[in-house]
Amino acid sequence: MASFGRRLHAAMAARGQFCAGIDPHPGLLTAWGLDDDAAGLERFARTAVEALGETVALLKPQSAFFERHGSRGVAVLERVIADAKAAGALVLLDVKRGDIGSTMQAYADAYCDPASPLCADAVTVSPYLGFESLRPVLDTAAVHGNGVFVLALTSNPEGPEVQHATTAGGRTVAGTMLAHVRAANAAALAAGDPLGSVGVVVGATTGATGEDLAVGGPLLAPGIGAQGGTVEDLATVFGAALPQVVPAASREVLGAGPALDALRAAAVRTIEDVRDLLFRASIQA
Ligand SMILES: O=C(O)c1cc(=O)[nH]c(=O)n1[C@@H]1O[C@H](COP(=O)(O)O)[C@@H](O)[C@H]1O
Repeated sequence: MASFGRRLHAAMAARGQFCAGIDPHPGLLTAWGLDDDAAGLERFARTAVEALGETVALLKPQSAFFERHGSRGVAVLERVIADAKAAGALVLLDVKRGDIGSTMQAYADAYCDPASPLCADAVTVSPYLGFESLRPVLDTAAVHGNGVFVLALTSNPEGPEVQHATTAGGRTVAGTMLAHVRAANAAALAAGDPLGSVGVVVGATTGATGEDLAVGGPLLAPGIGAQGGTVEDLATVFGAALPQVVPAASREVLGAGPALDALRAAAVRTIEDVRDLLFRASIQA
């Protein structure tokens, strides 16, 4: 199987730079006329996949909203992963796991090994137990051609108290994580991959970061829409790194449902806005 970086690079070229989140909030289930139970969840999630799976490069189910329905919710998540892949989207499972290395191996088995029904194309992880604690996930993902997205500068207002802190080496904590990811992608880039398979998360809401965002891998930028970030903000946050950015929105798109056309149109609008921004940025460069 081609590396995740290669597959995402091709998907971004074919479908545009956008990740649609599948976050079945209870309020959205109600707005769609569904019950807040496993049956409502299944209807919601399968509608989102049907509307978006053939359109967007990346679909990102948020595990928490499936887990809150117990084992039936997790079964729906397994189905969503399989259906989204079958529709031709790459799937980023948003679980933000982070633990000691020996436990991370179990998470790696769950999310990065195709033998598991919860294995997506990529998974989000938190490096705040130390970057090397992620090693089992990084290695297992690499063996199977999967990707990993490492939190660096998150979109929430509480992130800076940890991520902007300065380490003994003089870098910020986030800058340290970005440097680790850059190193993790070096071999793949040297071998000719157009994009590394280890990405980072940098919120669209962060403003100019002051960090070197050229990590060789994709830059997931959540926070568009409901959290106040805009496509235009991406130019300030990412500058020259814009071609590697995958902006992400969940409620902004899902709020247009449940009609399939309306959901698809909401995603296409953002894809076009991002394409337009990239075009303007390339002219200015
Ligand atoms: O890793 C993420 O996707 C993520 C990182 C981050 O810094 N901020 C952030 O909002 N997210 C996720 O992105 C989604 C944002 O949802 P909306 O605010 O509805 O677009 C949620 O599933 C969050 O958990």
